[in-house]
Amino acid sequence: MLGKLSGWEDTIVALATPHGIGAIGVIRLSGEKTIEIVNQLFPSKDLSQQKSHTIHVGFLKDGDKVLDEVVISLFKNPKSYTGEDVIEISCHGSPFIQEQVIHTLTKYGARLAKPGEFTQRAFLKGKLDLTQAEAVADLIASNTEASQKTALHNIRGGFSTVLKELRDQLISFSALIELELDFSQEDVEFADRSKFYELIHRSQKVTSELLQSFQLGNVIKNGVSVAIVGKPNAGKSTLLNTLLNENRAIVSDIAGTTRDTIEEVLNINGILFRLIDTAGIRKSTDAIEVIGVEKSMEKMQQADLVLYLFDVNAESQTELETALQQVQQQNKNYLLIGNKVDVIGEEAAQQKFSGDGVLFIAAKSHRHIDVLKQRLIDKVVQGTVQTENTIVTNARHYAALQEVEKSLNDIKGGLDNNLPGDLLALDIRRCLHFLGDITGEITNEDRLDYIFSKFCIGK
Ligand SMILES: Nc1nc2c(c(=O)[nH]1)N(C=O)[C@@H](CNc1ccc(C(=O)N[C@@H](CCC(=O)O)C(=O)O)cc1)CN2
Ligand SMILES: Nc1nc2c(ncn2[C@@H]2O[C@H](COP(=O)(O)OP(=O)(O)OP(=O)(O)O)[C@@H](O)[C@H]2O)c(=O)[nH]1
Ligand SMILES: [K+]
Ligand SMILES: [Mg+2]
Repeated sequence: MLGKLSGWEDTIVALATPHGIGAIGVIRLSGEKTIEIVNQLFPSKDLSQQKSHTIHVGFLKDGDKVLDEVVISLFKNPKSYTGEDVIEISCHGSPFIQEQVIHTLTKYGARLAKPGEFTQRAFLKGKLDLTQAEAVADLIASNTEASQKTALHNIRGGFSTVLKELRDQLISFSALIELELDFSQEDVEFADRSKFYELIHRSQKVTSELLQSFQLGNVIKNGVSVAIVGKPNAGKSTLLNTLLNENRAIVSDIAGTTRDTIEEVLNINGILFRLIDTAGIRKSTDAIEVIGVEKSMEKMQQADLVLYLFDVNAESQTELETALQQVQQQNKNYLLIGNKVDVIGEEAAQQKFSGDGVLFIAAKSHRHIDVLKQRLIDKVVQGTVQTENTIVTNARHYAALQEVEKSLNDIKGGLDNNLPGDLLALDIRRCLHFLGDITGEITNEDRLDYIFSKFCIGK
């Protein structure tokens, strides 16, 4: 498999730190010729004679021309990120110097790395499995504590451990079944069917928990889009500003103030909510407002969650119910929020809209905004965010787990119906295949290229 991957034997180089001016820029190399290449630019020491995990200060030179004064960190195979010889050159943070150093390294035999190629090599050398490598990309992309935690959990092998346990148990069992097949004339049963039944049952439970965690995983990784919709002057823009603690949107007592949608991100307890303030929904003759209303409807359809906001003073219960039917038609997760309770008072509001499951607030004076935030969290997370448990955040893993679940169901059905060992063995192999697919034990080159191409260069 390794031989087919193009250029895996090359020595690769890339800038590991962001482009642009910084205090220091780190250039990373990995591959067989790493030390040989850098040695030619580093006259002060013979790096091949230095121990792994040592650092060396000196001038980097291309012939007589001094390029920079640098710090070199040496990682000798297999004790490096990629498992190959790795050198990191910390040079001065000028983009010009960095380009020049990289260019010189390519002149001496290194090639520019493709996106994710360092991590791909770590995977190919067995330093990381596929879920761990994918978690590296997730960690780089993480923007909340919750997404950081899940990614770190998976880099440490949290997800792989769960899958490996399942896989190992299934493998040992399938070995017994296959053994039975060799003795098929003699009608022996090496594999204890009731123990197997238990194993399948346990595996089904683990798989279904993992599958269920995907919804939360999605929330953690991608955030939740929340459309704030309602009639003009309900106080939608006021609510956006209050939630953000910032005067982001224009508020006025003129109905139809908001024309275009406004999107802002709010972090509540580590979950990112993408709040979308929309134009108040009404029939209008104003061409621009009509477009705004169409956009509101579109945003409502696209959102994960709809906040239907209404003015408790202006709206009648019948009006509310009509509006509510429209929201329910969208088949969306929604929250009903009665605003401006400061005017008629909370009790009167409760009486007016009793039994409608409304949360009453006063956006302008921040009343019950904390309750609203908690409701938002409750809507998307059942219970607390338990990032200590394994949470599936990756659609590829989810799809494979669905196949695992299907094959487990088939195995169980097979056991129930006393299916012969050879047929059972087929289902077990299918199950093992999809488990191995997730961690990368079974995969193909194109898939790997695709997965790693999503990384940034230098990673
Ligand atoms: N300078 C630097 N910082 C970095 C990285 C890096 O590659 N270089 N990392 C890149 O993502 C992350 C840290 N991850 C790393 C994981 C493994 C190894 C490594 O050398 N592992 C060897 C040696 C372990 C040891 O000696 O204790 C190994 O696993 O064999 C290095 C970094 C973040 N910070
Ligand atoms: N008394 C009271 N007034 C509020 C409250 N929230 C908003 N308002 C007022 O209601 C009016 C309309 O507020 P906006 O936030 O512009 O309403 P909107 O829903 O965004 O309106 P459009 O963008 O026109 O659809 C403003 O005068 C606000 O000050 C509240 O909790 N109590
Ligand atoms: K308004
Ligand atoms: Mg508005």
